[in-house]
Amino acid sequence: MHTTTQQSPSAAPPGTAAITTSGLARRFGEFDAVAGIDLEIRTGEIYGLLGPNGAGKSTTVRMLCTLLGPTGGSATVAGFDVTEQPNEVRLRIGAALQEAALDPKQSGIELLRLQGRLYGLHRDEVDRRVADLTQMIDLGEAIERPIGTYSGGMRRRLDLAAALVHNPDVLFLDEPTTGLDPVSRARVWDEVRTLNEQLGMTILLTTQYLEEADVLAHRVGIIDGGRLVAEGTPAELKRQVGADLVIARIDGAASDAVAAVESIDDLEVVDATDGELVLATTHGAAKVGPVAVALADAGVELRDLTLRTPTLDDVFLEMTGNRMQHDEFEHAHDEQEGAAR
Ligand SMILES: Nc1ncnc2c1ncn2[C@@H]1O[C@H](COP(=O)(O)OP(=O)(O)OP(=O)(O)O)[C@@H](O)[C@H]1O
Repeated sequence: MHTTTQQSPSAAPPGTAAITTSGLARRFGEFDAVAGIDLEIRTGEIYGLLGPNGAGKSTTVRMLCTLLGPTGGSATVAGFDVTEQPNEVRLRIGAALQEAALDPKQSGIELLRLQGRLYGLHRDEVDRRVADLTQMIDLGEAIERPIGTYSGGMRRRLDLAAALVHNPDVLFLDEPTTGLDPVSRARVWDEVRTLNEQLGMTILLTTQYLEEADVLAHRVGIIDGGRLVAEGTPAELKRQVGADLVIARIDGAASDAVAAVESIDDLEVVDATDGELVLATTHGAAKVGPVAVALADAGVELRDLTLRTPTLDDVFLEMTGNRMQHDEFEHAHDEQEGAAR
């Protein structure tokens, strides 16, 4: 995409923290939606806040965007305190949040122009930014049509462009691809990567999709029940779960198979039942061959041999005892909705 010469107001130098939180908390009535979160997100980083429905992701983002006051702890965004200096924060952030209310009668281009004027950009600056952004989101002539005619994916991309009109230092994306088809999702991912790589924009995105956090985020924070339960690069998090798993499906007694693989280094038998042997190792790819040879030498008939690396879902399971996908409907607190705004 094209960039403009517009400078953000006093951008933070690279390497400094773009977002910090210390014990950040939000209580609704008696319910702790966010129960003390510590974050340090570096300038230029894509940080993924991953968690199931109701984990506290949106509440965290709304506090960082100055839309909701914390009930505990503190936070800075682009070097300014969200409670003490909300106007300074707002000038430097862009946000595409879940509840984006787009006027269906307005055209895409009108929305972008209005957004530019709201941020006080000069008319020629607005025109330049809008031209760059419409090229980036590539809606074609639909950009002139009423938003009411847009698909979900088109609205989401327009919303992303609207968040970028004033060239923010820090971009917040709350579940940017929820409900999108795979093609639209991939387009949003490309746009997020481009913004980060070409403009060095810091991006905090929330997601319920393990794959999204895995492919997009430099670092991931796993959030559950309002708490950060794990944090690291996707690779680090997966390593925390431990080993690669080599799974051998066999015909015959497990005891023979266990005896056959016993002498192989760096291999731990996790589970052995008749028919299946589950082996843990730090370097799964290097063990597939030796396992196959050892089983064949011992006369154990091998039906298939698979290698599975841990996923972020395995990390979530290890940290919380639940699989993410199964948590979806367990966090309904609607009765408290609006109780203590
Ligand atoms: N205004 C409110 N009043 C009462 N409870 C609220 C309010 N806003 C959020 N909550 C509750 O706080 C918890 C965290 O909500 P939040 O929206 O931050 O979760 P989330 O991780 O973003 O989930 P989702 O993926 O559904 O957006 C939920 O249990 C939610 O019901």
